[in-house]
Amino acid sequence: MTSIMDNTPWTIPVIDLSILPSDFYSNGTQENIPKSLFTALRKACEQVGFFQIINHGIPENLIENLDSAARRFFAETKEVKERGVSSLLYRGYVVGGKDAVSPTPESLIFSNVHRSNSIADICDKVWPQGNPQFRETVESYASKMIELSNLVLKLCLSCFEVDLGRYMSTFENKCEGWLNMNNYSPDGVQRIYRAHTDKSWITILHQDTVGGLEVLTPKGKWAPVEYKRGSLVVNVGDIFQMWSNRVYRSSEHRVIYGGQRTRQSFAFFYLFQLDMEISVAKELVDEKHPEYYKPTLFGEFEKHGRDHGLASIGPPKAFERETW
Ligand SMILES: O=C(O)CCC(=O)C(=O)O
Ligand SMILES: [Fe+2]
Repeated sequence: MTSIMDNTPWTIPVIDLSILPSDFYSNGTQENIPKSLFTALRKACEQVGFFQIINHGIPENLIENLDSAARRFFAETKEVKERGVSSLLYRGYVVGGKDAVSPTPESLIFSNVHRSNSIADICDKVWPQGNPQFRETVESYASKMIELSNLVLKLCLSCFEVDLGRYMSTFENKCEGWLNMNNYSPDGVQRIYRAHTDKSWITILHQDTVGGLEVLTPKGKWAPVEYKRGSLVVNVGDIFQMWSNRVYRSSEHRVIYGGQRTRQSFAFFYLFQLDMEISVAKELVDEKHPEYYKPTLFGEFEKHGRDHGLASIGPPKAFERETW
């Protein structure tokens, strides 16, 4: 049986994907899906921009293998890890510093995972002698994440009366995925890492049993996104907030960490290629709901983020229409 729990507003809703007919992705059939699923999903995306998914089809042993691979990488010497440093910002091995200005302390970032050799390139730099097991595990997780992102996006779009086919073909052809493997190691100090919103359509996050992720609720309270076995956390990012004309909410979130055990998380950001335009869905604009954002190239949006140290919370003011 399916559970769609939509309890109090600050319990992050759990959406059971086993409820979807097997052909949901290929032909978007919605008839056999209880309306309550779309109601719970839309409410989650509108109010807090976070939900959890279960029965998502990512094999448990793949997550375990990725977890072990990441632990082995982060346990390597500084010298080995630093072979993965990139001249490009927010790619490869990145150390966020201990001043908590970064959203994460230590990360290995694979950009554009499905259209380039970014995974193989980083692996070859870190392990010139090769590490096929690590590479294959990351590649396999990334390719499953692309499929899952498309499915979840389709589901989130199905809450609106929009041309699903048109939007989905854009996602399939014009999105790219970034995989950040994040590591939090104990050093005796409790830190609150930088609160931020994600620049994605959606982000799919796996956090381990340590927990520590928090989301800012519309009432201005930090609420924990608790670890739930077998689940993945999905959050709405800035692009989705813009496309939906602010119906969906890209929420501020952060991690509090100061435990005894190492914490790991895997964040998969599904976002646009640089030459794609983010524009408000025409179907969501009318007299009562005028277009809130200017059409914006994702490249400009990304550059704005880089120039401002990724400091903006939500889409920056620069991309709002002057009339607002
Ligand atoms: O480590 C986490 O749980 C969250 C990381 C995060 O929010 C991010 O990488 O954008
Ligand atoms: Fe984030």
